[in-house]
Amino acid sequence: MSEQKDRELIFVFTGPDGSGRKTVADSVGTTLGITKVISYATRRPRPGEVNGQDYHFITPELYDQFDADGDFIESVTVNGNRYGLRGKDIAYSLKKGGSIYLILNHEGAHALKDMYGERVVRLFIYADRRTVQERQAQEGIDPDIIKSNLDQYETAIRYQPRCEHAFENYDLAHTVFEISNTLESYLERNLEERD
Ligand SMILES: Nc1nc2c(ncn2[C@@H]2O[C@H](COP(=O)(O)OP(=O)(O)O)[C@@H](O)[C@H]2O)c(=O)[nH]1
Ligand SMILES: Nc1ncnc2c1ncn2[C@@H]1O[C@H](COP(=O)(O)OP(=O)(O)O)[C@@H](O)[C@H]1O
Repeated sequence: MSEQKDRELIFVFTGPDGSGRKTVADSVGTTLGITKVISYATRRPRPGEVNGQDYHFITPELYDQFDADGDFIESVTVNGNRYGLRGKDIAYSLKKGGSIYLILNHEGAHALKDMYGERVVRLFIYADRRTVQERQAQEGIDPDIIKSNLDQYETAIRYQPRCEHAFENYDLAHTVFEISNTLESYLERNLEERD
């Protein structure tokens, strides 16, 4: 049984901010019934964001406490806010059974690959610079944050060759369909290998 759990897959959605990673990931996750593992963040929730659904929104003090306790297996600072993944959340989700998905920047994707090896499948989601800029503006994200994210656009794009798969995201339904098909074949193969 524990052998089986050691083979659950970890799908990491990564790519430039505004490329549509969260939208695509949540749609694929719902379609395939896989569990999302959510990061802890010190930034304030944006309108419409839900605590425990988009992030665990916590105070910098609580973040420091988790950090001091060694809870984060990986953490980053982006635009002055801190984001981290608690190892026990990943372990718990995998233990419950079933594959999981996460949405991370390239540093997080790289860190998870280092930790979990072949079980990690990195899905790179991308759109051109202008499109990601327009999408972020439409979301009402602060112009300074958009500018800072755009400064990181090339860095984010350079991570594409390291990912197991890459998908452009213009027609949302098409992107979700393509990725769902790809992930389904991973999940089926994983099941067959267990038989
Ligand atoms: N490495 C890492 N990146 C994260 C984590 N949580 C979120 N991120 C990424 O850090 C960036 C945070 O910027 P933010 O503007 O808040 O992005 P958003 O939440 O995707 O709108 C995004 O690229 C996130 O995907 C995490 O735990 N680890
Ligand atoms: N294919 C698409 N076509 C048009 N808008 C999209 C598409 N994919 C995502 N969006 C929108 O773009 C914005 C950014 O998407 P989001 O999933 O938050 O991106 P990311 O997680 O990469 O920052 C959201 O408002 C989302 O609804």
